[in-house]
Amino acid sequence: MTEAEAALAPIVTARGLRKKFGSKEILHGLDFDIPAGRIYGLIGHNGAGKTTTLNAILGLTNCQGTIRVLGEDPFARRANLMENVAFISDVASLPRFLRVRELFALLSNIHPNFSQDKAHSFLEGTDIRPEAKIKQLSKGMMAQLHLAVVMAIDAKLLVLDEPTLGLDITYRKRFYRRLLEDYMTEERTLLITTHQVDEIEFMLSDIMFIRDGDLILHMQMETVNDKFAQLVVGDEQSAEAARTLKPVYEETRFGQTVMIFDGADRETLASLGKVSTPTMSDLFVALMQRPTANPETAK
Ligand SMILES: Nc1ncnc2c1ncn2[C@@H]1O[C@H](COP(=O)(O)OP(=O)(O)OP(=O)(O)O)[C@@H](O)[C@H]1O
Repeated sequence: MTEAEAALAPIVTARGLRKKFGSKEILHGLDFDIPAGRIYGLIGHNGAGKTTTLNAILGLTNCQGTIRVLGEDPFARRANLMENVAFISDVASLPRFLRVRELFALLSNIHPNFSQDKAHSFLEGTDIRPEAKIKQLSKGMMAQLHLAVVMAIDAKLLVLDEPTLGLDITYRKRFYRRLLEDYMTEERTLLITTHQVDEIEFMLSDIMFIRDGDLILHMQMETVNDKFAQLVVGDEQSAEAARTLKPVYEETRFGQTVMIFDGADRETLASLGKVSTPTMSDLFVALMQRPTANPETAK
């Protein structure tokens, strides 16, 4: 592959990705590409297969089918790939017996792309002092430290598995803002899993919904806005008329009927009630009930 081809190649490619634990199949043949420079949200219920998918990308688990990260097989070439891939998991732990400064020194010895200077600069504006012992940091400070560590790695792909689990809303917001402002560039790609999709949708460029080991939606956020619409109607007559347009989901909220449509004409909907783009969590709830959201476009 030439350098120009490599620049255009997807960062992650999966074809027919399957994972079995014993006789139980957890991933049922996922096909997707993650291009460079994008911010991907991988969303699914507990046990849907998010962490298993990330583990396959990180080379932590061996799967059937094909998976390539930066053109390489992550399971076979894990050590090599980790120079260009950084990772925060919900269970990842930092060595508690070290001071922050010692952690940075250690990392600069073991990771070729880690910059101590950058890590220190990311701590500015936080309450974390370089002399602090890691075991004495609060959960929120620990998450900030973790973020400082990964942002100080010059990686092409950053994978975050529930990075803000257990943090309060202020920390969570600060965490994502920091990530977006200080880390993202066109050369970097971000893959995030979370249950709190509403908190990250502002920064996503693409979304993948996974349900019971199948990708049921894989789309750019702009396409989501074009394709899906939410309609709120206040009277039963309009609701009846709207039902003929085949909503994919319907519920009653505070006495009003809320429906979600896939591919319906917005002008027609607007004649029946208030139309908007559904939030990602509303869309998630709606699509989790259907067989598949877009089998033909889920790549
Ligand atoms: N090592 C393992 N051995 C057996 N089963 C496993 C193993 N790891 C995961 N599983 C099963 O695979 C399924 C998917 O798990 P996974 O951790 O990928 O889900 P998840 O979408 O990340 O869930 P959560 O949101 O709860 O973290 C679950 O049913 C889980 O019990």
